[in-house]
Amino acid sequence: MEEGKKEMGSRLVQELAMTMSGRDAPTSYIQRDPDRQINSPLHPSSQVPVIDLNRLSQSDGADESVKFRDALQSWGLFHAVNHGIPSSFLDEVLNLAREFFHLPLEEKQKFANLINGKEFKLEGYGNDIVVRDDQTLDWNDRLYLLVQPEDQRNLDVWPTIPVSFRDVLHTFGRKTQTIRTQILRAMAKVLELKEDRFVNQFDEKANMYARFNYYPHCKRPDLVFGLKPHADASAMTILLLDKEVAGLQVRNNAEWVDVPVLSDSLLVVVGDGIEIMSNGIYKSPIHRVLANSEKERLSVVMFSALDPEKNLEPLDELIDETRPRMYKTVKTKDYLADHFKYFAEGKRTLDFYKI
Ligand SMILES: O=C(O)CCC(=O)C(=O)O
Ligand SMILES: [Fe+2]
Repeated sequence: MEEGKKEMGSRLVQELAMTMSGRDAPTSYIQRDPDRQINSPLHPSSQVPVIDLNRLSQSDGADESVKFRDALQSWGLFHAVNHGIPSSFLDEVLNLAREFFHLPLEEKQKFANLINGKEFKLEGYGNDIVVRDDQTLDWNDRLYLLVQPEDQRNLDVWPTIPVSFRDVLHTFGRKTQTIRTQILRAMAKVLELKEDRFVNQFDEKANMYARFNYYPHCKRPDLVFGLKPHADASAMTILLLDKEVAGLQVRNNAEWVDVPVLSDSLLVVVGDGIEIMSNGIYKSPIHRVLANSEKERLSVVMFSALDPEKNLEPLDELIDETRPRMYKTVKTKDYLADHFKYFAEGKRTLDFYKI
């Protein structure tokens, strides 16, 4: 099996799922973590917080601000409700993503993340970028696209079928940007910073990537991960999750807690960038996705990062004697490049930047 690894990396999980015999998963996908435990506690000590964004922005929304701050500090993620995006639009985004992944392979491969069928590039359709021979792969295929800055889009890898895909992704990018701004303002406010202190870090060159994840069913969910444990290297991530199939789990107080399906909500996740800028006050959580033995699952993930040339570092106002600086300064693009390497090795990028 060993010699087949590189090749496996360029095979699509969707195909593997159809041909898998039922007894075993391909070796490159088998997770070797000896402490691997895939069940979450039946009665977790606490549950994923839900924040009403409309209440948060109101002048009498003090209770919501307390919940919001606690969610960011002790969980690093929350379900956002009353975010202003109509549910019919969110359904359209998920439906288009599903339609894309259900297209025949030859159609999808027109947008492949491979050059000449071999060399990996960042954007496009495919599965894990293979950087090491002994890398453990994730049970998912994805389409990864730069959405902002709009003038830097690589339209050659933006699907043309379904026909409304590009327009809808464009609109979804703008709408998630609005929500991002609202959340960044609230993040600054609860830390008593100038309201635009975080927002201003995201200039017109800030990057937003969309990652459409498709997790085919897997007959041996006990052997693989849909997505192995990781934290996001973005500054902030906004996710639209499958409406029916759960699978995402977050590490909280040494427990793996299920992130339940919650209709019409968006999941907001603190990325390493915000953890660094907030000097560790807001937490970038470790999370993972379990495979499902019967059902496919989808998610549409919008990663926001700073301008690749901009430095990522703790804000001066959040450093003092009681809270010394916790992270080194790093250029955003260097952090992201490191993340691709460390993710493949199952390591946490942020650990390399702690002081
Ligand atoms: O599919 C999900 O629920 C989570 C996806 C995720 O964590 C990621 O793409 O970074
Ligand atoms: Fe993630």
